[in-house]
Amino acid sequence: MAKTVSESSKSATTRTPRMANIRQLFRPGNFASPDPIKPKYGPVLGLKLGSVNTVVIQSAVAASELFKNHDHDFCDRKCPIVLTAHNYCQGTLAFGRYDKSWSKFRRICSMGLSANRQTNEMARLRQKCIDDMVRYIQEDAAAAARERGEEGKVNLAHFLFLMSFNLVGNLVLSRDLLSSRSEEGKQFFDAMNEVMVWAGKPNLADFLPVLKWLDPQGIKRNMVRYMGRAMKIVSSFVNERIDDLKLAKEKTTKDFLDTLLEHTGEGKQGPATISNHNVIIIILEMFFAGSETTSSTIEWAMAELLRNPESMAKAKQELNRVIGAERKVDESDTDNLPYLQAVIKETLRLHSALPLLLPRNAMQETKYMGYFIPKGTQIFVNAWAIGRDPESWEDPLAFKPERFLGSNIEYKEQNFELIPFGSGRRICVGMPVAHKVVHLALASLLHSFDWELGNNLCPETIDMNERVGITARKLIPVEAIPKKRLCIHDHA
Ligand code: HEM
Repeated sequence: MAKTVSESSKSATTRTPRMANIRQLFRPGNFASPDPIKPKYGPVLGLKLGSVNTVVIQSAVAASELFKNHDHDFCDRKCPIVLTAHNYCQGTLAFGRYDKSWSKFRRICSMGLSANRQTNEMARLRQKCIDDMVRYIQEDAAAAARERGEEGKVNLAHFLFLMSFNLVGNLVLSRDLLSSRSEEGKQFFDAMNEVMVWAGKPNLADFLPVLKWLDPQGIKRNMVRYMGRAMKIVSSFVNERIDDLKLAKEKTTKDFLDTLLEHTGEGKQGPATISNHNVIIIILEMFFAGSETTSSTIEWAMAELLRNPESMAKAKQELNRVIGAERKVDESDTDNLPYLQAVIKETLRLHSALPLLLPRNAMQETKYMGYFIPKGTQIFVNAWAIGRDPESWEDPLAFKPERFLGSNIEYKEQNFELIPFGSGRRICVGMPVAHKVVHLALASLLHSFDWELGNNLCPETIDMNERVGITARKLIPVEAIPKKRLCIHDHA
């Protein structure tokens, strides 16, 4: 059972004397190792990363103080150097400064991802992408067994990523980028994969600006190359759509791209329309922000369930009880699956896709929890450590979905011990979509197949290490054998 923020605030206060003195740490020449994930330093940690003043928030109480009382002071962001490639920083929402343009893009994105499209149409797209994934898994397992004489093991991470990528493609561009045999779709996928790899590499130049022009690790050079490729392809999609709009081709539903192109301004709120460059950046960002975060969350959930057969059995029993063996899962079923919901919360508690959220930037000198925070300080909220903090969670490292049964802790509310999507003004704009996809995809994987680990593997041997990158993906992808459950109708 989770302790409440007010319960833990007492013990947090007793930890204050151990808190590092941020002002002292910020003395010139002070350089702390870039390893901020050490709860032993207390709820607020001050560091100097190269020349950059840095604060790491490490407890639910400190996060609550930040989001409730200082969200505005800390809601700015600094664009990392790698994202200056092709002027990405000029159109980004996720790394954009907190200004009028950001507010405008944020409103348009929330609209484009939810309200602007018929709810049924969005649900149909999610179902389609997940049904496709189940079918591909089935086909791949059968091919592995037939052609390679293997047990029919599949690389789940691969199929989850394809599904999430295709889902974003359908939501924003109405394109099935990967199931079609489109060469362009494949090229885009490959380029975006590289963009994510290079964006996730720690860049010395962000901490020592003197290195900015040298680009000693070649990070920006590579980003320019791959981002250029991805932008060229998205630009051709956008131009095609502009031509369609000019020809007034009939369309029954609007997608995210239509919302961007048809935006006609909001009075004093900046320019009337969104430039083509910005349209391309926003589209890229949806792939960037929405695909790997979603797929890696589902992969961690599967890894935890494979490692914890009792939890797997409980989740399957619930699916059998609520849905039965005669039909596949429908999105509306997920409201009636409390154990599945608890599995997902427990997964997000232990495996935040963005362990330090996205860094914020102090807009002005601020007094926070008795400390002086200089303007321009970067602020990390360590959702990973908060999710594992013994001050907030009993037996914090154990995977126990039961802790959420009968509890009212939600990641969509103001429960700062569970903040995998962040909170406040910069909370994940894709959370409503992600929430639905993660539940439906996990339920479908569990209900469509019985999963086995195969010869020579047992739950205890599943590797749970994380890979360093933009998201905390599993270092070794989950591989398992999907045994099709005979009585469930095919995912056509
Ligand atoms: C399980 C899946 C996901 C997780 C765990 C996740 C997590 C996050 C987190 C932690 C942040 C930073 C919040 C903060 O700094 O307070 C964020 C921001 C963002 N997310 Fe997500 N996200 C997910 C899926 C998505 C999806 C599906 C989309 C869009 C299609 C998306 C788009 C964005 C954008 C654009 C931002 C930047 C928001 C801003 O700065 O205003 N995310 N996400």
